[in-house]
Amino acid sequence: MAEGENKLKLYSYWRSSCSFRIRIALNLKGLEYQYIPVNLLKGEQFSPEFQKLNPIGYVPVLVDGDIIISDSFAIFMYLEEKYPQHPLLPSDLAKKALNFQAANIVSSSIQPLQNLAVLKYIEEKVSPDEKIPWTKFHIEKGFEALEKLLKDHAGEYATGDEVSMADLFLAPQILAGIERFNVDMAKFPLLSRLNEAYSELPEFQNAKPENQPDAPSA
Ligand SMILES: N[C@@H](CCC(=O)N[C@@H](CS)C(=O)NCC(=O)O)C(=O)O
Repeated sequence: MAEGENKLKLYSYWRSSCSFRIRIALNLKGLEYQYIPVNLLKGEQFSPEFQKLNPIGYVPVLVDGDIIISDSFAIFMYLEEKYPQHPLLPSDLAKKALNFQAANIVSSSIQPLQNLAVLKYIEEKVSPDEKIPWTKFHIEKGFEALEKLLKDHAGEYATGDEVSMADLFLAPQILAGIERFNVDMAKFPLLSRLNEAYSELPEFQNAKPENQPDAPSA
């Protein structure tokens, strides 16, 4: 096998919060991977080659040998089982369920409402001025729920003193809220504190949008 052929491949876009989750997981687990950029603004997600990997045309996609997985939740679960080093799910069942719940608030109840396709639809069919208020409303609704959900469980990180799944989903969403959608984080003290904790971790920092090879300033 030629060098690099057995490396994991991650199809990603620098600004994609869903890809960011998986970049953090790969970094924490110490897994090297080949970064394959998919330019969402140029519509590369709609190319027949990419749609063969993920028929719905979203990043991230992970390729591990013959195995192709898309959807960050599924990729996360796959990585956790196949590469158990640095576990990212607590063994305690209630805490594990809390991680699933927090991750799903981000991945099912916030991010889909700010996805590129949705924003484009609002811009074209409703009004360009509605894009930010729409997104902000849904992010803040989700953040309010997350503050309530996590307040009695958080330690240094979202569900205790270890970094776990919930943190991998929260970090990119908080950053997007701050940097792209003008969310006023003063209303979310717990999430603000977590965001500071994430800024201390190199595995999170290296996974940030601006540190990706396809970032405009890279
Ligand atoms: N549930 C999927 C959602 C994936 C998703 O929405 N990806 C976005 C980037 S974060 C995307 O590829 N958008 C392209 C588009 O809207 O055309 C996941 O968690 O991976």
